[in-house]
Amino acid sequence: MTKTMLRALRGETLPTPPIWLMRQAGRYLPEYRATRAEAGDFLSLCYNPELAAEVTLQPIRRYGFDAAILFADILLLPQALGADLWFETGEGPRMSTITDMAGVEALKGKDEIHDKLAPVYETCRILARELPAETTFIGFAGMPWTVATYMIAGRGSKDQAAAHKLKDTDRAAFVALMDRITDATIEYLSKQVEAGCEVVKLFDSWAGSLKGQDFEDFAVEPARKIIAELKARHPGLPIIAFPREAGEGYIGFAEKTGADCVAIDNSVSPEWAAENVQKGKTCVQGNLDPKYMVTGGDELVQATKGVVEAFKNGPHIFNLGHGITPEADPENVTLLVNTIRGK
Ligand SMILES: Cc1c2[nH]c(c1CCC(=O)O)Cc1[nH]c(c(CCC(=O)O)c1C)Cc1[nH]c(c(CCC(=O)O)c1C)Cc1[nH]c(c(C)c1CCC(=O)O)C2
Repeated sequence: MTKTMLRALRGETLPTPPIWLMRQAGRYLPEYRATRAEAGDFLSLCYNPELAAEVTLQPIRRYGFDAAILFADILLLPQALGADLWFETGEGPRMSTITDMAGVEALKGKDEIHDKLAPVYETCRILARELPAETTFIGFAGMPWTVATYMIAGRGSKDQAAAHKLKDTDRAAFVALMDRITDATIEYLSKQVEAGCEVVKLFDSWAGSLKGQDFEDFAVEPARKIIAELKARHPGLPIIAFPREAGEGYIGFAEKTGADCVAIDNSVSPEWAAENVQKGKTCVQGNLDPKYMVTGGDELVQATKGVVEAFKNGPHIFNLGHGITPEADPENVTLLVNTIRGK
């Protein structure tokens, strides 16, 4: 029996959609908090293959999700390229900043990243062995624009102003940085696949701030390049792209990039996405608002049924529109899974 998640990715419309959630291994789970404490901190957890595999497995044991996502972070790749990375408690990631061509040229080459990332590949190998036979194993990376926004600003920001400024004032340095990240991402994901990942997901969390031609050049084109090269190296590899908050940019994104599935955020309605993106044939993933994982109750049940109903006439993987938050109640995730599976 082929895994349900892989069937949806190949374009099958299933009576019950496969389910997994972004950030399904995370702070809302007491067992995650315990393992993170054992590791010491978040980055130590990412680089500890046994414990990273353990937290990947925790939500699978608890909820029986159809897919597991490698426990790591999109910022490990820039760290392997030479950036300093740390996490400020209660605030988020901090990095050294890249402001000009000299900064780009000081980065390591795409073939020099693997020593630092070796523990991540080891996590993949452990999971490929230990995951249940019916669970699909997803690897991932950040997309170049999103990764570049952190490398340029040294932190997350609402409007990605620093990255837009470099793009608009020092085009050569910006493009060189995008190219470096693109090339390294291909090598990184390729190694994840060699180590046992069956699907890869490309996170472009800040794609929504790229408008017009910028969206084509810096969201669509890098996705197309990464997907083409990965598929050339690993024929048949299913790929999920997540150009978050792309809005109208979701239309035709799968066709333009070669992605097998487009993940949809919750700023668009499932009905709109079904009509304009899924169109009865393109696999889509999403898009319940993560707030329901905090609030629960009948509203959660009704909204979940609404998402399943909207996407029922084409290939669909159930997910949230963005990551589950630390405030989510684990019981609400049980309610979500039971609602979808009709229990
Ligand atoms: C932008 C981005 C990052 N990381 C990621 C993105 C893209 C997706 C998105 O838009 O959320 C992707 C990511 N981060 C993490 C995963 C693991 C797999 C999963 O469960 O989805 C994945 C796929 C673990 C994590 N990455 C992070 C945590 C929380 C760290 C902790 O345990 O304290 C986890 C579980 C930390 C992180 N990492 C990042 C930020 C901004 C933060 C801080 C915000 C926060 O604290 O939630 C960068």
